[in-house]
Amino acid sequence: MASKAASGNKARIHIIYYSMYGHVAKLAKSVLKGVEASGAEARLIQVPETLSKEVLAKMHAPEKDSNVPTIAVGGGGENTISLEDALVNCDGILFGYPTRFGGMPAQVKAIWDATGGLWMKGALVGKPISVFVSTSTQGGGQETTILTGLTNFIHHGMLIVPIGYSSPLSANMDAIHGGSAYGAGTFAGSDGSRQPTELELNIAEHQGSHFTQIATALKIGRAALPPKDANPPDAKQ
Ligand SMILES: Cc1cc2nc3c(=O)[nH]c(=O)nc-3n(C[C@H](O)[C@H](O)[C@H](O)COP(=O)(O)O)c2cc1C
Repeated sequence: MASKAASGNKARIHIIYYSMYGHVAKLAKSVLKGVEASGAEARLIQVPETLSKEVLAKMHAPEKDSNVPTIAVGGGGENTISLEDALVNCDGILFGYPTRFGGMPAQVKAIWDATGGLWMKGALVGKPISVFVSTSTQGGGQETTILTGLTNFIHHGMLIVPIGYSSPLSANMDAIHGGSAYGAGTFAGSDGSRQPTELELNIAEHQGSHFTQIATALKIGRAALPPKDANPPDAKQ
């Protein structure tokens, strides 16, 4: 896997997210905390908006955080990062997005639909990826939103890293909470007024640190492998 990942054993993790009303953005900050606590270099990156200003105004969507760089598909601009830098030049990707009818938003799909060239080069083969989400309600599709996105990652040959039950937090039955074995999550409420709870933020932080440990182990393990052409298949015969 060709990547300009961080040097030494320190992994570079990209936390890429799309958030219309800020719930996923909040989860992303907790994920970041977990990544940094596990000794990796972390970077927050936003997915570009595809809806017009008029539509966004009708949806009462606030301005996005201009401090977080945005992926520029096929172009540059202030505080942008190329698609290749965002997806390839890291040791792992934590991807966050709100549900749209139980699946990923078109804004996020547009990113994956722009990766044909990277797919042809196998640029993402073996790269670990993990997903966190937001829905309005319980039963609004947290698991389906993660599950239906997996086809993109599988076709790229990426390694899917769920949190499973690696933390007892996800199995908490005392409080209503988003997040599951599939990934961290929050419920925004049907009017968007519910904010991520401490428990949900803690699950997100756990996902960041759990993922980082796996991505770091992969980075160290790969560095220890002999060069690819050291043992050509013919040598065995
Ligand atoms: C077009 C559209 C479809 C949506 N579909 C669902 C859905 O299927 N289930 C659900 O619980 N919420 C649904 N929502 C609500 C969003 O998931 C919610 O606004 C989001 O989780 C808030 O996260 P954010 O603040 O990061 O944008 C939908 C919202 C929109 C605009």
